[in-house]
Amino acid sequence: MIEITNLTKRFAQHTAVDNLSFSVAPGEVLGFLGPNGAGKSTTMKMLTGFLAPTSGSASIFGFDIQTHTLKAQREIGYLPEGAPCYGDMTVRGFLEFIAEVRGFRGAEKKARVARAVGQVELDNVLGQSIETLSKGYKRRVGLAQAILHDPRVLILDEPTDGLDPNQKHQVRQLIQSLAHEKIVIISTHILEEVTAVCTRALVIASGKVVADGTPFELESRSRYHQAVTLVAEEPLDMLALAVLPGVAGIEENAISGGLTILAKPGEVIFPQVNQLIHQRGWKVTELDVERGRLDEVFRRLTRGEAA
Ligand SMILES: Nc1ncnc2c1ncn2[C@@H]1O[C@H](COP(=O)(O)OP(=O)(O)OP(=O)(O)O)[C@@H](O)[C@H]1O
Repeated sequence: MIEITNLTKRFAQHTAVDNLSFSVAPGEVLGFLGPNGAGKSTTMKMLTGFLAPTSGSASIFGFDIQTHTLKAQREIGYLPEGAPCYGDMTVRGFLEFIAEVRGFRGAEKKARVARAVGQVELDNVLGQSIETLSKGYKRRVGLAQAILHDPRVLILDEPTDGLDPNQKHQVRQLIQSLAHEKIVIISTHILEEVTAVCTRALVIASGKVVADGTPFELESRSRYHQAVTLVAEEPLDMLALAVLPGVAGIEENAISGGLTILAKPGEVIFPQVNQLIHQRGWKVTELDVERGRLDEVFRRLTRGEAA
């Protein structure tokens, strides 16, 4: 269990993290979301013992990160933002060095490095110096050092930053495969990542929690939740659609030439819309019900509007 209680960080006059409290249980993959400067990295640095809080506390499986730092850190694998330091080291040299710092020697050290290298697929760059690697491979080296000691907690600051779509997919699959029975906290700007891997999303803005729920719950707060989008071969009777029970409004999409029919909160409008399409004999080429748009909910939450 991770317990964060009233965690606060002030830099001079600026409060980067403002009285944050939440807990995370094993099995949860928590997406930590927020716009630039929201306080995500600062929170992660405090959680991992790299930065002292101004006030408040964080404990990892009962070990307070301030008073039992080493015991708490033993439970954590941390991928900081950016690339690993020690750019002139080879991948193998760096990972063996980290394994030693983690207390592994001899055969155990070799086995740990080999396992992590296999998990993030680094075999073909083992002899290369880190500074000569592509951004994606640097990220993988960072991930390998984070999982080397098979920690119960993984804290990953923008794990797929700079990766191409294939690498993003691979890293997300890796996170999912590692997540079993672990606590994973991922900071990200990429909202599709939240729906792809997270069981819970925590949104912060100006250092404060503004939403905490499953990705589905957040999507349900979107004005597009239960909206019906359709593309038809002919112009449709907008008024007939607009007066259907439960319809909140209609938006036209200039690019696709389609319509989005919005549902009032808590209403399901697909049956009525579908019935009207059949009654009128409209030739509809696309018809979808939306779950909601996380990007729109995120924008409203982090700009201080009610969502
Ligand atoms: N060492 C520092 N000294 C002064 N201010 C800092 C320091 N570190 C962070 N800040 C400020 O604290 C705030 C939060 O920064 P933080 O890096 O935690 O945000 P973030 O949510 O991780 O942003 P991003 O998504 O851009 O990485 C920002 O206003 C930042 O400028």
